[in-house]
Amino acid sequence: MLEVTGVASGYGETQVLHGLSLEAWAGRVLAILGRNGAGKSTTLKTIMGLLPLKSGQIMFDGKPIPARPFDVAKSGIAYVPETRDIFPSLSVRENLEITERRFGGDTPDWTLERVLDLFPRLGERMNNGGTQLSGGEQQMLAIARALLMNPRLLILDEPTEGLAPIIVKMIHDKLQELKSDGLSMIIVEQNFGFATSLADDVVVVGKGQVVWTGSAEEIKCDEHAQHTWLGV
Ligand SMILES: Nc1ncnc2c1ncn2[C@@H]1O[C@H](COP(=O)(O)OP(=O)(O)OP(=O)(O)O)[C@@H](O)[C@H]1O
Repeated sequence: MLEVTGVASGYGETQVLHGLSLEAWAGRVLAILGRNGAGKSTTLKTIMGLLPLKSGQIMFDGKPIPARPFDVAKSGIAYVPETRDIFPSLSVRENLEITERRFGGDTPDWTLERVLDLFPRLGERMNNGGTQLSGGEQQMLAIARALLMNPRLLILDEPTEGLAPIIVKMIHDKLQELKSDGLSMIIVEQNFGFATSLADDVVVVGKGQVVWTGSAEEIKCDEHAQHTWLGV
C-alpha cells in the first residue's frame, strides 16, 4: 500500500536519509525500529510531506504521494507525531470537532461517538483544555483525532514515549483493537516489546538506511540483530 524507494531527505543541507526503502502492506502493522538519531522520525516526516523529498519516490496505493501535508492527509494517511500536536488552547471537544468537520465527509467510518467508545476517558474530559490533560490523555486525543481523519493508513511516532506502564498497556490494547479491525499502521517505537507484539513486519533503520527487514517473530528470535542494530 505504501512503497518508499531510494529516498533521500533531511533538514536543509543536512542529509539524514540516504536511499531508504521500505514497504507497508494493507491490513498489516509495520514497526520501524532503530537507535536514537537513526532517521525514523525523519522517514515519517518525509512520507507526510513535512520534509522535502530530495530523491527517490513514495507511492501510496500505486500513485505518487502528494507533496503537501494536507493533501497527504486527504489521500488517507493520518499521522500522530511524537509531539502529539494537540491544540492547547482548545478543549478536547473542539480538538475533535475541528477534525471531524474537516475530514468527516458524508459517510465517515469514524465519528465522534465511535472515538469516544474507543477512548471513554476522553468523554469524561470533553470540556478540559488540551494542556490540562495527562500525557496518556493527550496521546488518546492525538490518536482519536487521527482516526477522525478516516485514514486507510495510520502512522504513529513513538506512541508510548513518556507514558506510565499502565497507560502503555492501554494504548497497546487500543492499537491491537484497531489492528483487529483491519486498520493498516506504521509505528515508530523505542519500546521493543510494545512494537514487536503489535507488528507483523519490522524494518530497522540505521544511519538513514534500512539495515534489517523481516517479521516481528524473526526479530524477536534474532539476538544478533537486536544487539547490532538496537542495542537491546
Ligand atoms: N530539525 C532538525 N534539524 C536538523 N537535524 C535534525 C532535525 N531533527 C532531527 N535531526 C537529525 O536527524 C537525524 C535523525 O533524526 P530522527 O529524529 O529522524 O531520528 P530517530 O531515529 O527518529 O531517533 P529518535 O528516537 O531520537 O527520535 C539525527 O542526527 C538528528 O540530529
